[in-house]
Amino acid sequence: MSTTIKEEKETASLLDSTQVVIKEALDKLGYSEEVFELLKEPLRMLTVRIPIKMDDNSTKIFTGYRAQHNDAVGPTKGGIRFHPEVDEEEVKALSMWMSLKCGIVNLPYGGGKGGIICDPRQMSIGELERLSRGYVRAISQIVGPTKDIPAPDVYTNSQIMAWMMDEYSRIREHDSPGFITGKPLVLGGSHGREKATAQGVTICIEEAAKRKGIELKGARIIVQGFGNAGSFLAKFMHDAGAKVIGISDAYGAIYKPEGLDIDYLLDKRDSFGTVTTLFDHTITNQELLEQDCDILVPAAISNQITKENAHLIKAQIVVEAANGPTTLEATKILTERNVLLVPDVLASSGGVTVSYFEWVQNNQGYYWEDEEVQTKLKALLVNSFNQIYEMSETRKVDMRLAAYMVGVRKMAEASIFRGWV
Ligand SMILES: NC(=O)C1=CN([C@@H]2O[C@H](COP(=O)(O)OP(=O)(O)OC[C@H]3O[C@@H](n4cnc5c(N)ncnc54)[C@H](O)[C@@H]3O)[C@@H](O)[C@H]2O)C=CC1
Ligand SMILES: O=C(O)CCC(=O)C(=O)O
Repeated sequence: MSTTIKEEKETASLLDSTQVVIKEALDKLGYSEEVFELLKEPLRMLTVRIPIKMDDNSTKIFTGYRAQHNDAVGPTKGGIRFHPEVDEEEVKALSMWMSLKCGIVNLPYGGGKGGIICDPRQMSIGELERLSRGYVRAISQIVGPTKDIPAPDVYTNSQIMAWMMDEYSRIREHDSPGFITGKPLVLGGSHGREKATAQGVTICIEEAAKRKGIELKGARIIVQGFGNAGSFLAKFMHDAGAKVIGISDAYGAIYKPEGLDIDYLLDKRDSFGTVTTLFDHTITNQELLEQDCDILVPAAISNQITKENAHLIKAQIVVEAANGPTTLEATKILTERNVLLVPDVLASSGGVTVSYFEWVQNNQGYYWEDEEVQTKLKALLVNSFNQIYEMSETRKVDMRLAAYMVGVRKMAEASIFRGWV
């Protein structure tokens, strides 16, 4: 099957390449140019500067963003990233991918995303708390349980969600658990949210493996990134009888063809998903991606599989747990090589799905058992996978374009019904 994604300059920004695929999806579905004009950028983008008193008594000004792509379907929703490489264009693209994820799983949300340029690995707990609270104060006008609901992403976690929920509740002068998801269980978090992204990726791997005739038991898997998404995924794959032969973090990668001791690595990793620093013999992240394996899961950052290394990928299945790990050119190369690529907007949608369950529980004040969360998550994701796979087959497009076609429809329809276009 040939890909239909246009030739793109490899240097295109994440926003540019997202626009290319959204345009192509809308054209294939027969929507007008006006719909594309509406959806090609977030409706709202707030940039904030947050002064924080550091432990040495100096004041540092941090820059943060919150993008709200489209709220025709409902309030916007999406995580907050704390990372030195956060940038405005990427936050915009991330908010658009959130819209697509919510469309794919049929959640009553549009997409949002936030980020702060900072390196939490270099900050004390006190500095992190002050930064988390300062960010909420700075964006409080545009967020809320019926406006825009944040959640965790790279280098943010349930503790940070707890501080943010507490700050928002203080500002509004009432308890507001539905303001943010990914909270600790005792503050209205949901069973299953912490492992939800990896659970969703696991469901996609199971479905993709069936389509490729690969037995999961004994399959060789490489996972890039050992944080929330990557480490839970490695554990689930290991428990399912697959052989996890490589993992990585921001500092390097470890690779062992006989299989890694995942329980040991989980025990040793720190709260930022770092573990390779404990090993003498490491390879680079890029070298890891090129090692022989059956299934490759990028679960770290964007732009990892490019036209430079796509020819060197040995896996038959690539499942994108990370947001934006594969460029458009690389998508084309992998598809031409008959690699089954499960795109981020489908593969990583388990997180926002259970975040939605958390928000529903907060709104109801009635909490579900873990089993209920698991059953509902599985049903939604298997259905979404099948829908996208069938779209890809019947319309003869690659899985990314098929996912965009499924994901963009509800948002386009809702915008038209509202009379926006
Ligand atoms: N946490 C969630 O619920 C969701 C996360 N995602 C995506 O999954 C990916 C990973 O997110 P989390 O696991 O939540 O983050 P995390 O903060 O828990 O872990 C990040 C991992 O990536 C590694 N990393 C950071 N910078 C790197 C670099 N320059 N090169 C290689 N590795 C690097 C870190 O060492 C760590 O192992 C991101 O793309 C995120 O947007 C997608 C959907 C939901
Ligand atoms: O859980 C959420 O609401 C959003 C998760 C997220 O940021 C993502 O899927 O990229």
